[in-house]
Amino acid sequence: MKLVTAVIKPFKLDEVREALGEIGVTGLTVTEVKGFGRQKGHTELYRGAEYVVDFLPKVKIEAVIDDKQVDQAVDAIIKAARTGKIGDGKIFVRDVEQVIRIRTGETGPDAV
Ligand SMILES: Nc1ncnc2c1ncn2[C@@H]1O[C@H](COP(=O)(O)OP(=O)(O)OP(=O)(O)O)[C@@H](O)[C@H]1O
Repeated sequence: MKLVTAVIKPFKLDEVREALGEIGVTGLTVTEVKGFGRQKGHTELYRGAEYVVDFLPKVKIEAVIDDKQVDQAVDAIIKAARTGKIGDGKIFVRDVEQVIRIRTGETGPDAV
């Protein structure tokens, strides 16, 4: 299992959630965050306006995904979140050792 973390433009959240739902991703954690990438946050077009701030609002999506589906999930996020403009975001993929569903005690991919 992998933890797929995507930092995206906030207005792309619904599209990304839909795209992940379509490939069968059943759980997500979403957090409102702020950050910067190579542009160092100095200027970025956000909803048509040029921002001159240090940290720009982003949405962080975290999904633990079965190894077999990771490539598909990453592709789905890229397709849904991409505008082609600076600040489209990044995707990080990490190993996950264990997942436990508290209600049933299921573990591993069954608990995802
Ligand atoms: N190396 C990093 N570590 C952690 N978070 C990062 C990193 N790079 C980017 N982020 C997060 O991702 C968000 C979006 O990054 P951004 O798209 O600006 O990256 P970029 O490499 O500058 O891409 P672009 O060239 O499209 O602007 C940032 O606001 C920040 O929250």
